[in-house]
Amino acid sequence: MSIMVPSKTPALITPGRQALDSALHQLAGAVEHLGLDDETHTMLATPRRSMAVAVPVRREDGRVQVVQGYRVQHNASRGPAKGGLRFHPGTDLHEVTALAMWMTWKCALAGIPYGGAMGGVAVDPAALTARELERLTRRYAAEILPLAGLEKEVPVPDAGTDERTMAWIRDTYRLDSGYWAPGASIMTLDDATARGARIAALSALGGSPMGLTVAVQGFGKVGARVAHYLAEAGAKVVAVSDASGAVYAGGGLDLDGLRAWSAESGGVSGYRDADALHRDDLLELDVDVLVLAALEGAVTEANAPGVRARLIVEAANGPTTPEADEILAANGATVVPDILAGAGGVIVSHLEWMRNAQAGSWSNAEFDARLHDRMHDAFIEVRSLATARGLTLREAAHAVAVGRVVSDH
Ligand SMILES: NC(=O)c1ccc[n+]([C@@H]2O[C@H](COP(=O)([O-])OP(=O)(O)OC[C@H]3O[C@@H](n4cnc5c(N)ncnc54)[C@H](O)[C@@H]3O)[C@@H](O)[C@H]2O)c1
Repeated sequence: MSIMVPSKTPALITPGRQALDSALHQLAGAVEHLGLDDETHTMLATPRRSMAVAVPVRREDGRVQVVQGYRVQHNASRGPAKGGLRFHPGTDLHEVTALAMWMTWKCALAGIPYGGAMGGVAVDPAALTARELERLTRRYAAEILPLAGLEKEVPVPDAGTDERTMAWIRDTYRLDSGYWAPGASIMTLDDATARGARIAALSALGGSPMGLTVAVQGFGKVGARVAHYLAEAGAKVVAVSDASGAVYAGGGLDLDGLRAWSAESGGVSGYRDADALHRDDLLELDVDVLVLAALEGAVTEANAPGVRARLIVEAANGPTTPEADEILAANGATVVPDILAGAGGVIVSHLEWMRNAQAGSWSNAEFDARLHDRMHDAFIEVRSLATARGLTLREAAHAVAVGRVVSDH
């Protein structure tokens, strides 16, 4: 019996597939630059381990809903695989693989002895009660235990998850192993990521952002803090957006008021002391600096020609597609890429590991100084290579990171 296959099946390109295509495109550029062979290219393009799990969650009304969960370890040649956990309805295995790959490069670029991993659950956390979310998180943690566990890897927060999610995960691992590990951090990793993004922005500007105008896409855990730190350094944050909409105030936004409004109402939309803006129009505002702190695929070939900021700082992972990259470079804009600008979280988590291993006690100021040195050194290394070889900062960052992973393999 023959099976009929429709001759023209429309290809389904999910945002996750687009993210993975971007990650593979960037890898291919680095492979070419470094002159690596096909076997090495295949090894770097293929995650070491991938896991897809079905996660049943009992809803408050007694129904059982099954959602998909994933955990991917992309590479562990430089050390234990490290990575975040995302709860988002659009998450799929492609997206999680791309994020795990970017994490490998991020750790290598920052000179940290970790590999890259990532987890995801295809769910909208805002649509679940706290008890449903806890049941879901614990069940996901139990399902991925063969790849995870306290002594192997504990995920860190990403979009849609927070410290509470991580506490449920640690507790589930602890129940499994009978082993207790401290979870408390000197600063939250999203705060560390935001501090790192500020250092990257200031390094790219060559000094203070005093008086420069800034727009921030994604007023979430990372974006709200980047906005705060850039304002603290003297910049004027004139616009921010989230999934609900965008707001603009030419004289600078009252970020404390906006955070309070957003916490109360669930988004920035409707904030009274600013003008409303369409969410996507924020990307094309006439500002000096554009911070991308939402999700992948924000700047594409469709909107890149309209981006007017001269400096784009990627606190998010994969927010710019390769086609958009080319347009931005041709227009003379500088992009500080995700694997550099978003490395603050993994750097601080490594610093904490060092501090704990030495049983030492470092002050917040010491953490900040070390974070600054590592971010700034990575920036200088990337910019020197970019200048010497005529590369964009992203191409140079990938060349440094991929070269490091290959030499440690
Ligand atoms: N949390 C961390 O420690 C960390 C570390 C490194 C990188 N990142 C990356 O930073 C990004 C944000 O992570 P987060 O932890 O702040 O997530 P989050 O869920 O706290 O915030 C994401 C924000 O983006 C907004 N958003 C979604 N779609 C949007 C759109 N189309 N336009 C405008 N805003 C939109 C959401 O409403 C939300 O405010 C992600 O790419 C993540 O991978 C996070």
